[in-house]
Amino acid sequence: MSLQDHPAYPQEQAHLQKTLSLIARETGLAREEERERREALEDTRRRSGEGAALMLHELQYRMTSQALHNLQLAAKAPYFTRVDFTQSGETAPTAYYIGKAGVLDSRTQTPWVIDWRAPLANLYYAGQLGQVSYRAPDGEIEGELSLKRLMTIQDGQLQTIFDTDVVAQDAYLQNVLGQSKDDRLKDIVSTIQREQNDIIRAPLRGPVVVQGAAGSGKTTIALHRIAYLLYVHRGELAPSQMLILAPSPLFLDYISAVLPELGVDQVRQWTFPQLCARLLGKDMPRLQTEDPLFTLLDPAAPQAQKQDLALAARLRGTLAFRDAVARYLEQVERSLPPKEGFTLEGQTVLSGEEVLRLYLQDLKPFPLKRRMEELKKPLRRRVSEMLGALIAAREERAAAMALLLRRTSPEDSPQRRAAMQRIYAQRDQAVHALREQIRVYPAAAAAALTPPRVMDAYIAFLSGPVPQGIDPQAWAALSRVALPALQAGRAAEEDLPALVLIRRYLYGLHEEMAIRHTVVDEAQDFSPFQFDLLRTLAGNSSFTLVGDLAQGIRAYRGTTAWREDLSAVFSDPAPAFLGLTTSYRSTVEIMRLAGTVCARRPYPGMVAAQPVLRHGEAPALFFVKPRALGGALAARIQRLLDEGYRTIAVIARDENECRPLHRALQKALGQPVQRLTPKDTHYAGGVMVVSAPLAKGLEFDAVLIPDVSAGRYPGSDLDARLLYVTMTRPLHRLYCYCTGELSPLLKAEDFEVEG
Ligand SMILES: Nc1ncnc2c1ncn2[C@@H]1O[C@H](COP(=O)(O)OP(=O)(O)OP(=O)(O)O)[C@@H](O)[C@H]1O
Repeated sequence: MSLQDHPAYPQEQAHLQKTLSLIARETGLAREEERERREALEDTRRRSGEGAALMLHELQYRMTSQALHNLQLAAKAPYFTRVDFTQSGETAPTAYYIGKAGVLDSRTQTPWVIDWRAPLANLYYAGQLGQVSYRAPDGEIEGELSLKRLMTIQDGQLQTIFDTDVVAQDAYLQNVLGQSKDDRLKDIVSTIQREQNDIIRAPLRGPVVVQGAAGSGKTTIALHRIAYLLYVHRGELAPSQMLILAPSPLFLDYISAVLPELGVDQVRQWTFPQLCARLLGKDMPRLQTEDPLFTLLDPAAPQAQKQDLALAARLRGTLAFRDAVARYLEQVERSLPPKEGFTLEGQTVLSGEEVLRLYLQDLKPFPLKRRMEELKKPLRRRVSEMLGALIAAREERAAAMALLLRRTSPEDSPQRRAAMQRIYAQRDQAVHALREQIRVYPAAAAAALTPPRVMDAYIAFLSGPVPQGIDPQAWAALSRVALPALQAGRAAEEDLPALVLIRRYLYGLHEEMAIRHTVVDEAQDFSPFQFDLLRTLAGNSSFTLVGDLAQGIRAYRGTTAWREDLSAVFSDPAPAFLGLTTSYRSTVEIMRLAGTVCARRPYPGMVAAQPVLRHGEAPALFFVKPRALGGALAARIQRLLDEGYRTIAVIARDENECRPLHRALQKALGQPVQRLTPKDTHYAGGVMVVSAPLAKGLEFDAVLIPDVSAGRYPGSDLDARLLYVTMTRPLHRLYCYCTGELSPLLKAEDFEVEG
């Protein structure tokens, strides 16, 4: 049915016009208010500079400019749905329009458009037509939902009207999913599904852990949850108190449009090393460029080296390792204060007992460097108390010498006067030297308490004996893997949690941050030690952790079982473990093949992903000669471009495979092709060559896997995880090429074989 043929078209068109005029009027008012707030803020800045008044004006200004921004967004697409709801006890339905941002009619103080995060919007997300209820601040509201009308509005123009029941809603979702992909992840407010809605609206307190299939919307949901939490706890939570951790700068760029689309700015978004760089300041080491994963992926790397790498990586992520580092730090702490205390000229300034009490008890909450600074205070006080007596002693000594001189040379003479002058000059010098000694004494004495440098402490720890509770074999592997690199000034990402812990204990963190909620994407790559560190830094357990064990290509260092690994870190409150099994990204045909690969190397407790019903071309397999690979890929890419697909990725197994492939492809295609590397910070879509570890989290219209031979994917767990990640990246098309014998993870009958 065309838009104009919909019986409600005139009514909805009129409502839209009314809404747009209202938004225009509210925008004018908001602009005026923003100007006033800005002037007030500038005025406060000029006059007082800082303090509570400034903070208040900053907050007010931020809120008004946010409101203005939301109205500007609303002017393009004020709402996406209308629901008609008759509350129990009422006779006629009320129509509610729901949009990405709420719009208030300021003259009547009534909501004109309901924000998608408001309780009432649950009617749309959770409710079928018929008897429904939603939870409002003052209790459960029941009633009848008689209409759910989806509307697409672009640049203020009504494009489609769609009255939905369950079937129609599925059709609408499929239509959205079937569209071609550009270079950014998008918001999904109009199609959030019930199981996703439950996660978005989970309470702020306590960790929420989501095991979600590839393409089930984990990243998207986590971002919507941030927007939801900021809305529900507005006035209490600021965007800058939210932290998102994601696997790479490229990925952060890829997701960067979602929050601003939802009207949210200024959320901290970093990779784990970027976070650590802020915490460690100048103690942030240079990171090894060689990712251990690449060695683990390299079929030519010696088995013993791989085993060492995996053992060393896993050990550094355990809570036992954290405990060993903590015990070592306590040992450093105990070794620093001098047992004999501090003395000056044979007199006690602070006794050994006093030093221990101050250092190990009273000052315990502070990092060691701060304790050293604090200890200077009693030292300064004591020595200045001692100063008078010490000066008096020097004066007495001078007086005694003068007396002796007078007695021994009773006659005044030039010699005696000179000798007397020397005595008093020496006295003055001694007093002066004493004053100087007293001045520098506290710093000089406390210097004995200087903590070791962060990296030195870590190296000393790793060079020590096997700590209690640590597997000696893993400890030996760690010495072999990490020590030479650290001594050469290079650390691995796996060393960072320990370094942060050490810096915190010895010096305090370079940057303290108040984090009220932390989101970790690709959480399966994080180790228990990393989670524990994040919890300790935030000082709370408000976390959203989303990940997929089937994509655990860093299982050698990360999480392998959500419940076991996370229950040891978060206990009060215990984590809520939730699941997302429906996959929205890829077609049924692609997900079926990816699922087959995954099942050939299942992980414990594996749950198969369920694709949303969207069909497409079956994935294809081509056997080609290595020499012909570049040409075959280029021809396929050209066809895909001609078909109108915009993001096409050739996903290789690792960086080593990417290099020659990229050259061959450019040559065959006769035009430049992007090569994404771990250093890239900008994601631009288009045609690209990328490694599977880097492509994790991203999605493309079409994916070409350059070589699914047994040589590339011999069939280990890691191979299966990697191939699964690769196969679950495309929305529409998947093409596999094989230059030799097929990987045992695949069988020819999984495909409709061509060529
Ligand atoms: N409810 C939904 N409505 C429309 N699109 C959706 C919905 N949920 C997810 N999607 C789409 O599915 C795709 C996958 O989402 P996303 O990248 O967030 O999934 P993921 O679980 O993080 O994936 P992966 O783990 O494979 O990286 C995106 O294109 C997203 O827009």
